[in-house]
Amino acid sequence: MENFIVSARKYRPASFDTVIGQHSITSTLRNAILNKQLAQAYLFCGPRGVGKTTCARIFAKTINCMNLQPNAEPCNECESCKAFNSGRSLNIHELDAASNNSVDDIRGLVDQVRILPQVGKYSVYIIDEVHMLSASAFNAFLKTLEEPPAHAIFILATTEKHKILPTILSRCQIYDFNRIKVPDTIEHLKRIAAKEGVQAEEEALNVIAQKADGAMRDALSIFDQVVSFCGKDLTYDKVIENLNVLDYDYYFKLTDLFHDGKVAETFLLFNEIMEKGFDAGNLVSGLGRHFRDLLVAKEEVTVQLLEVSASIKERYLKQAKTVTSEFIFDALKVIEQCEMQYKMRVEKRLCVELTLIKLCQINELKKKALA
Ligand SMILES: Nc1ncnc2c1ncn2[C@@H]1O[C@H](COP(=O)(O)OP(=O)(O)OP(=O)(O)O)[C@@H](O)[C@H]1O
Ligand SMILES: [Zn+2]
Repeated sequence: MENFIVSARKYRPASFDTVIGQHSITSTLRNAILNKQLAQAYLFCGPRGVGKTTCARIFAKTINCMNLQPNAEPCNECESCKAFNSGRSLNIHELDAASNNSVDDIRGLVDQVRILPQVGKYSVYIIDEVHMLSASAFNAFLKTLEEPPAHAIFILATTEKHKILPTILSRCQIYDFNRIKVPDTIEHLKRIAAKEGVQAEEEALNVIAQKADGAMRDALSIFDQVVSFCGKDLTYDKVIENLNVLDYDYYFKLTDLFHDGKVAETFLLFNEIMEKGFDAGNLVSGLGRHFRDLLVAKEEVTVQLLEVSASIKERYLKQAKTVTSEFIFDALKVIEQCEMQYKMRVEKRLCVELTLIKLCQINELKKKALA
């Protein structure tokens, strides 16, 4: 049987132009390479799974490529590139500071830095999760960072920039990576689905992208998970079932019921949702997101912020026309109160039910206040 390689590894970009959603970073790095203006230390910051390590590896490969392309991309064919692509290159050293954070670990690295690379021009040292280094390890490293030998380049990566000492920050060129936008994630998943022979509904991929919340690695792992559950036919229904995501339809229906003040029907629908095994707390945060999206859908200038598929967007635009902004604000207030109390409450279900009643009362109370 063929070994299964997880998609996040299988589809790790091998060149700058296949990195999604980090265009300003990849083009700056390429320009630096073209203009031969390499810094000796870089700091890549940003959320997890957005391409920091990937870009660090591409950068290391590119500056060692023996046949650099005119657009500052690696050739991916020379000996050096091949060694990089198969993980055999001696010009790249990766240290995961999360699990190797002692002074000894750093000393080992510092000793290595002095050695000239046997092949290629540069030795690149990638230190992942650099904020995890102990204070003494940081200090041991600082000297090397101050006066690195000409052949050494450091790429430090972190998800927590605020934990990096100013002495380190001031010695690095800093790049802030973005979370990846939902539509970009969907496009990427589409291409991968096609390569894997998976038929996927756009709505299904949208659910995956939403769940990944800007991290491409998460998007790819969730994709693998749902493919192993649903097979090669990814429908919206199967994906929401597998990921335990509540169908948008429920949020739209509940909002209509709140607006019409229909308490009994709201309770029945809530009961149906609970019987599906859905978490009441998640329903409340889902409602919060829904009303936020409705608010966004109300204004022409903000509509583009909606990260949903075209058909769902239509529904948002339609529902947004049926409610006032004031109704949305009031609903958001009620939901926020519930979220604050929810964790502390023992009777969680009751807490949510009372919230649903309050949501159903918004319009009635308004009418009374006006009368
Ligand atoms: N911008 C991106 N474009 C395409 N694929 C990406 C991107 N970011 C991440 N990936 C996918 O996710 C995997 C993991 O990404 P990577 O290790 O570069 O993330 P990271 O930002 O370094 O995360 P961490 O901080 O958790 O180490 C890659 O192998 C790749 O498949
Ligand atoms: Zn090459």
